[in-house]
Amino acid sequence: MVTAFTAAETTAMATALKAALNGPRGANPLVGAVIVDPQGRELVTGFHRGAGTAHAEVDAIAQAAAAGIDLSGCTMLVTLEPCNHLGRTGPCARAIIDAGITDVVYAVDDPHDPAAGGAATLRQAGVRVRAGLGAGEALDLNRQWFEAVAAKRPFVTLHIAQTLDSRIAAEDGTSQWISCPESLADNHAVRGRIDAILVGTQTVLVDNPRLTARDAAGNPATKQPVRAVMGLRDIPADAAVHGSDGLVLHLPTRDPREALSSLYGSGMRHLMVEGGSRILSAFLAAGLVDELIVYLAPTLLGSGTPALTGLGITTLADAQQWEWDASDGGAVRTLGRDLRLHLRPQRTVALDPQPSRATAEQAQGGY
Ligand SMILES: NC(=O)C1=CN([C@@H]2O[C@H](COP(=O)(O)OP(=O)(O)OC[C@H]3O[C@@H](n4cnc5c(N)ncnc54)[C@H](OP(=O)(O)O)[C@@H]3O)[C@@H](O)[C@H]2O)C=CC1
Ligand SMILES: Nc1c(N[C@@H]2O[C@H](COP(=O)(O)O)[C@@H](O)[C@H]2O)[nH]c(=O)[nH]c1=O
Repeated sequence: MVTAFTAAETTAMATALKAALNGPRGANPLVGAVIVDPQGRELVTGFHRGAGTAHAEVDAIAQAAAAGIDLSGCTMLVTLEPCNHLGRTGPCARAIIDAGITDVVYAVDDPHDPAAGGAATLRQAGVRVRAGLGAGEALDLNRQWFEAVAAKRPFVTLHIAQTLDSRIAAEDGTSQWISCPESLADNHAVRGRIDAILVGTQTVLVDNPRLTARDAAGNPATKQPVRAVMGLRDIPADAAVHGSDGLVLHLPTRDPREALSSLYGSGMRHLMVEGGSRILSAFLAAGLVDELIVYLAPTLLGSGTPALTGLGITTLADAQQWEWDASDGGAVRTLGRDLRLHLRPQRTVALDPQPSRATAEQAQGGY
């Protein structure tokens, strides 16, 4: 049988797909990259650590440079088409050309308009480019991200900090704090890498939250999310959420799609929905959650605000199914006395194993 990819390339792509899982989900997809020498030996493995950090290709090339490895004549295997845009980190296509890499094998096209076109740039520079190896796995790896990009809406992470019996607040409305300090620190780390955080009007009225990203000593992080409040009622003038930096948005709607569209229009690409229970339920019922982070405290309340108020499900056959997400530190982590559960929606539709961009050149080889 004739195949367009060598056994070593297939193995290296599997390494790249595994490495991609080290990164966090969000505005950018998970990407892994492996460079092999002409004999097919894996030299370096890179991955992307989230928006604003080096892309996987640049990470791998930088590691090789630091180790004094000459990449002339080497092949790069990467789970997504190398980008072509300047962005915040410089175009990967240019870095690959400059490193002297002569072959690139990537899994799927980059559907993101500003980034797409790296394959054409590489070919123009004389690099041999093949696509499609590991395409099914690469699409599956980032299927929620592809969906969010296609729908032109932010990637949505949902946060629930709950007791063992799924309560997010006690009967009197108190909820600070259900989570242990380690979970709160993790939550603030997520706040520090998203574009926007969203709560319902009621949470603003009950908790008067600040919704900023802070370290354990309370100092603000360098990057702060936009603070969005969703609901028809006005935000009280003295609410802490206003802050003093102008990074607050009132979304006068009860429709999650409208809220997302408005946030997308304001440039937001990664949203964390923090609560309370009616807001969490509205996003889940609408099927608009890409990632679920649950901080589970070993605490019982027996009464109080349930994490969810209803998803419109009346029979088990209609239950929402979720799967454990191994990315970003794993599906289940112990944080202090809590557990951090990490999930994503179960796949419901078959994935197209072909590179997706209509304008893509014919893959040279591959399928
Ligand atoms: N442990 C945790 O992780 C968290 C706990 N909490 C706790 O949750 C509690 C608040 O939860 P909850 O009472 O459910 O309030 P929410 O914070 O979910 O806010 C509900 C309000 O949001 C507005 N709203 C916007 N869209 C919708 C929609 N689709 N469906 C329903 N309402 C919508 C409505 O206000 P309007 O009339 O203005 O339209 C509604 O009254 C508090 O006790 C807080 O402490 C909150 C966040 C996190
Ligand atoms: N109670 C609770 C959370 N609650 C969330 O944190 C908000 C308060 O934010 P801030 O004012 O910035 O500290 C609150 O309104 C709600 O959205 N989060 C958690 O990780 N664990 C918890 O136990």
